Amino acid sequence: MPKVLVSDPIDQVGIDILSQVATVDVKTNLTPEQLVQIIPEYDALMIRSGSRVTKEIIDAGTQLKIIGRAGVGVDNVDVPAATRRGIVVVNSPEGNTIAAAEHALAMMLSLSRYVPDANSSVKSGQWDRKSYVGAEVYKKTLGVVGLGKIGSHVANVAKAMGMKLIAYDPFISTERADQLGCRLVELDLLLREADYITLHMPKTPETTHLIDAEALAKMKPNARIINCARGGIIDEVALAEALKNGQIAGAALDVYETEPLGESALRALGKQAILTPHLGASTAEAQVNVAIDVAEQIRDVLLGLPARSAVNIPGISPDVMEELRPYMQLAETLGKFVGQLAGGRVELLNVKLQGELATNKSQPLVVASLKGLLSQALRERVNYVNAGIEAKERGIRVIETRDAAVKDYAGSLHLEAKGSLGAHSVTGALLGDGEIRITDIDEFPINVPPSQHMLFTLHRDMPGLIGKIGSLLGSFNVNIASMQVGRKIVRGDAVMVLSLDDPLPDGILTEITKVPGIRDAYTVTL
Ligand SMILES: NC(=O)C1=CN([C@@H]2O[C@H](COP(=O)(O)OP(=O)(O)OC[C@H]3O[C@@H](n4cnc5c(N)ncnc54)[C@H](O)[C@@H]3O)[C@@H](O)[C@H]2O)C=CC1
Ligand SMILES: O=C(O)CCC(=O)C(=O)O
Repeated sequence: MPKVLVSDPIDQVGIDILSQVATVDVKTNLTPEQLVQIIPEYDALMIRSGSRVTKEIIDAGTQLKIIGRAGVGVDNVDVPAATRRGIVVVNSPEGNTIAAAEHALAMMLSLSRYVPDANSSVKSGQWDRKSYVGAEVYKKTLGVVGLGKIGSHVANVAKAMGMKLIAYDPFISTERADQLGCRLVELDLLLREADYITLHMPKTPETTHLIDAEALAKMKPNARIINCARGGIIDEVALAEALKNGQIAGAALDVYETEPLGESALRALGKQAILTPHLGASTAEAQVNVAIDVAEQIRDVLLGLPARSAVNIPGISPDVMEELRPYMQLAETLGKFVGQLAGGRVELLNVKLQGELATNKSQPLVVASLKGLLSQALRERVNYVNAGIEAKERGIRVIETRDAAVKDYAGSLHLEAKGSLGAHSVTGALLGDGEIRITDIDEFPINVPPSQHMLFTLHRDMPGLIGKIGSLLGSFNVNIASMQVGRKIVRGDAVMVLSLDDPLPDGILTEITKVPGIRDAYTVTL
C-alpha cells in the first residue's frame, strides 16, 4: 500500500478518503529537518499553509508522486523543484473561496467599527462609547486588487452593501469587471481614490511589497487596507509606520511576511490595526471542502488517474482529459516511435494536430508526445509534469501546427523529429474502437498497429528483398508476427514494417543493412 504523510491538521473526511487507498500518517508540527528525514518513505504529502515544502524536502522525497495543498496558495511549495522531479502539485482552487472572502469582509466591517477593541474593552469591565465612533461603508469606494475568485465574491457582497467598486487586476478583461459592477482602473488611481482597499492576488515577484511606503503615501488619510491574501504583499514596516503616523486610518491583516508573526511593530498598534492568525480559510465548511478536494486528487494520482487541479500540469481540465485520454496514448506511442527512428540528439519536434485534434484543447497531446520522445533517455523519470521542462533543458525546440483540413481519420497526429542523425516522421490515428494505427512512416503510407518489438527498413522496392530479410531473421530465431510494405512508386523507394515476437538480438541490424537494396534499418521498442 502507498503511504501518505499529512503534515498539517486537515479535516478527518480527507484522512478517510486517503485511507481507502493508502496508509495515512498524520504528523504535524514537524521541523524541516524531521520532514527531510521521514519523507523518503512516503508516496504523497498533504499540507496546509503550516508546512514549507522546500527543494531539500522534495529532493529527499525519492518516492513522492504528489504534493497536495489543502487550500489555494502554493507559495509554500517549491513548485519548480517538484516539477523538475516530476511530482504533481495539486491544490483546491475553490474550496475556501467563500471563507476567505467572508473573512476579508469581516475585517473591513470590524476595522470600520473597531469591533475587536470595543469587545476587549467591555470584557475588561469598561463601558466606553466615545472611543469607538466608526465609519459606514455604505457609499464608500472599495478598491479590490486582484479580481479573481475571492476578489469577485468580496465585490459582489460589497456591492450589495451599497459600496462603489473600483478594481485593479492586470489580467482580467473590462467585460468581467463590468459584470461585477467594478470600474477597472490603474493601481495608482485605486490607491488615491479608495476608502477601503482589499488585496486578493497571489504573492509573486511582481506583487511582493506592491504596497510599500510610496503606495501608502498615495492613500487617503481616511483609507483602510485589508490583506487576507499573502504576507509580504504589504511592506509591514512601512505599514506600521503609516498607521502610527496617522497617514492612513487602519489596516487589517490575516497574513504576514513571516508566519507565525514574530516580534513586530504591528503588535504595538491600537484600534486602527486588526491582526488575525491566518484564519481566512478557517471555517468548518472550507476545511471539509479543501480536504475532500485534495484527498480525492491524491487518491486518484496514487491509483494512476489524472489530478483535476494540478498546478504544474499545463491546462488539462477533467473534461478535456476525458476527451483526450485515448489520444494521449497515441501521442506517447508516436513520440517513442519517432524518437527511436531519429536516434541521436533530437533538436526539433514538430507536432502536427490534424482533423478534430486541430484545436487549442489538444495541447496536452504535445506534452504526451514529448513524454514518449524522452522516455527512451529518461525512462520512468519523465512524466506529464516534467516533459516540457526536460525537453527545454535538452534544447529540444517544439513546434505545434494545426491542420483541421486533414480528414483521413477523425483526428490524427503527425510527429517529425529532426536531430543530429537526420529527420524522421510518423503519423498515427485511432480506429473506431480506439485501437492505434500507424498510418505513415517517413511519408510512406502504411497501416500497422504498434507492437512491442518492431523492425523498420527503408529500401529499394525490388524482387527477393523481403524474402532475404525473412530468412535472415529466421537464422537468428526471430519470429515475425506481421509484415507490411509501403511504397510510393513501383521499384522506387519503399518501407517495410515488421512486428516481431522477440527482441532483435545484437548484431542483426548491421547484417540487415548489408542486404543489397536496404538503405537503412531501425528497431523500435514500444
Ligand atoms: N488568508 C487565507 O487563509 C487565504 C488566502 N488566500 C489567498 O488569496 C489569494 C487569491 O485567491 P483566489 O481569489 O482564489 O485566486 P484567483 O487566482 O482566483 O485570483 C487571483 C487574482 O489576482 C490577479 N492578479 C495576479 N497578479 C496580480 C497583480 N500583480 N496585481 C493585481 N492582481 C493580480 C489575477 O489576475 C487573479 O484575477 C491567493 O493569494 C490565496 O493564496 C486564499 C484562500 C485563503
Ligand atoms: O490552510 C490554510 O488555512 C490557509 C489557506 C490559504 O492561505 C490558502 O488557501 O491560500
